[in-house]
Amino acid sequence: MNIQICTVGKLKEKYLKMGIDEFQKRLSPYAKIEIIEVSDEKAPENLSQQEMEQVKEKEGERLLAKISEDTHVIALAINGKMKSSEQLAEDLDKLATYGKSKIAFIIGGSLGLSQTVMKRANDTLSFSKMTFPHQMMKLILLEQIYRAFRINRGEPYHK
Ligand SMILES: C[S@@+](CC[C@H](N)C(=O)[O-])C[C@H]1O[C@@H](n2cnc3c(N)ncnc32)[C@H](O)[C@@H]1O
Repeated sequence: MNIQICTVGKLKEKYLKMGIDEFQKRLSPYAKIEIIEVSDEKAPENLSQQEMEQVKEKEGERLLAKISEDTHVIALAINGKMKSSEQLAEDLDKLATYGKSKIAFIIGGSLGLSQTVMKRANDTLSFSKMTFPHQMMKLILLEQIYRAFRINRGEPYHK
């Protein structure tokens, strides 16, 4: 399975980088993980609603340009679908069964994801009603993908 994690902005925090590297390494026997970082737009505090939408659209265009048409896209959104780890594991298993070998998870920038990205998404995923920083979301998502593979293989880890 080829999994893309598509994000906005460059990861700078060392502690997150270490965690992400660790889960990428742990995931290597199960899937090919590609972490994609597209450049972010400047988003000062005083932007109008229209300007904020433009920022999201520009970032969204860059994200979607990295994803092929035959990829199953899952958009991470606070108001997306909430699932248990077992449900995510089942989803990944079903996608593999139906021959969907390319999956992209998209994480928005500081303002979130554009309407265009949400329309392209085949599914959405929420990790709760709380707002997480997008760079931290990357680490949390990788851990859950790793957990999903362990669940599907019946391997110890998942408690
Ligand atoms: C800082 S958040 C953006 C907050 C923005 N106000 C919004 O409502 O989307 C950046 C990105 O992290 C992801 N994210 C943050 N919290 C999340 C959550 N609880 N569930 C799923 N994704 C989340 C989403 O992809 C979001 O676009």
